[in-house]
Amino acid sequence: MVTRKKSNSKPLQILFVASEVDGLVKTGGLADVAKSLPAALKELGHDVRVVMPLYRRVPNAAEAVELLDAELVASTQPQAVSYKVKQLHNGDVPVYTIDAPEYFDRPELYAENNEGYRDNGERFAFFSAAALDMCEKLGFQPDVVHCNDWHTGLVPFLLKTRYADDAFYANTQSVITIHNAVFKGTFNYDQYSLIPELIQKRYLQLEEGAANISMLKAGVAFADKVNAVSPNYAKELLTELGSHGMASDFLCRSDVLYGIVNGCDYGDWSPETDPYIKQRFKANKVSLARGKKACKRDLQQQVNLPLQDVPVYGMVCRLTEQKGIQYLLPILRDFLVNDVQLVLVGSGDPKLADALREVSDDFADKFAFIEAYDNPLAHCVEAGSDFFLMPSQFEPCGLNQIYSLAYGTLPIVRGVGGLKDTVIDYDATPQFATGFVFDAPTPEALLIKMQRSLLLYCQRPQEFKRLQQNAMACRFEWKDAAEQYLRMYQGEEETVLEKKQSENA
Ligand SMILES: Nc1ncnc2c1ncn2[C@@H]1O[C@H](COP(=O)(O)OP(=O)(O)O[C@H]2O[C@H](CO)[C@@H](O)[C@H](O)[C@H]2O)[C@@H](O)[C@H]1O
Repeated sequence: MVTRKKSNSKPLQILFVASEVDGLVKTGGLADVAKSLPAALKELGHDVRVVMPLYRRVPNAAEAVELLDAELVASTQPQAVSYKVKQLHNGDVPVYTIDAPEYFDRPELYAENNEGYRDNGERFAFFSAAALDMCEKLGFQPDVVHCNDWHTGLVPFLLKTRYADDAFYANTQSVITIHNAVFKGTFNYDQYSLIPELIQKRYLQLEEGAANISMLKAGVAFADKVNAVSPNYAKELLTELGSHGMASDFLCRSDVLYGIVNGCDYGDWSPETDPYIKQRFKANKVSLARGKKACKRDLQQQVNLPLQDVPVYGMVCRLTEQKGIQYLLPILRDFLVNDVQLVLVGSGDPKLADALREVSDDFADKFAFIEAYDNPLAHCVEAGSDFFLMPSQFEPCGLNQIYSLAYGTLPIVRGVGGLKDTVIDYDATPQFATGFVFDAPTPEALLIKMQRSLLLYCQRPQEFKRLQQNAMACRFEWKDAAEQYLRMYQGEEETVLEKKQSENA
């Protein structure tokens, strides 16, 4: 058992640095966290401010209050880069937006037509440097700078180099949260002209090949603390198989590597209050049965499937290999032979979209593929489906399975990353089960679990309803996650290796 020092209760000043924030702009799960975690930390009495780029897609930008008109100076650049800091609010949390039109006034955040902007390295190197430059000029002295994924990986590096002897940051610690280590933010040296510290001295451990630097590696190597968005993903990051080629980077930091499961924003994702769904419902059996029935009909109507009383399987995701579409496609036609319907809402890789469209053309009365990013429809899929598919190749935490649990929609997931931490398998632990978990990364393993779920639905309806009750009783409160983050900031949380040791003791 590891003994920890007690926290002092002084409110912390926290700068939360993220490339997207739900409520302002979102492309994936990182944005959900960047909205909810700062709000939960603030609710616990801390002074939290978020900083993100001012993209063209940010609504209400015209209402933002200008706080600063500044210049970022780099000795290697002939000219300084001008930027403004404009303040918005996301709920109660102040959001500093970095307004630098040459970098961020574009139609999309990172990519157009599935192709990343060529200067993404320079854009986010600038963003990282500006986030720290801004604090000094605004006089906001953070105790914690909390970074997220590769876009912000240079922040910890700059704190340990450019700002190493700067009294302003003398008591500032940096944290980097890993939402997805498959994206390493690897760019050629020529994109780092704003960060001369990276060029004047060679950091071999940050290189990917002799010509490139990975911003994620910089974050992992230089942050005071590193955490993954679930304990199981943190453990996977220490292995060759689960670390996306970064095992040695994470092993080097295992003394400060933590795993904290994401929460669920029940203000947005609750069947009792959801404004997007046809009929709101509670966990009690009568309300659940009525609500599910109405929501299922509504979903069928919206996606053009026959209004039939059959089990509905839902899936909402970015179309990428990560989400396991490659396990679903080979068995989809076989599964659709059953009396079932499947709704998949997703956008991304055009090849995966073409393959899904082909199946939906052939099974138009059973499989609806909606190629879109559609938040209201995502809510209707959660509410109107009986089962939710997440057969991910890897999954740092996953949010949709947590949303599914809240709506009594049983998740069928692969036992990786946070999926393993959040779903209890029916076959392994029937009494406490909340869904289905399979291990092998194969279409067959997925098909077996989908067929198991179908049998449960058709042959043991009371048992199915019991599992729905188990699922809806699960709570993943952001308040609990925020308390864990605070313990991590304050050195009171167990690292992932210490936890493993305690469990084995
Ligand atoms: N087509 C679509 N239409 C509408 N909404 C859509 C959508 N596609 C995705 N979404 C929404 O985007 C979010 C996706 O969150 P996830 O956590 O499942 O995945 P993501 O891989 O983006 O996040 C990464 O970061 C998060 C946060 O830490 C980790 O949970 C995760 O494992 C990691 O891969 C959900 O809110 C979902 O509803």
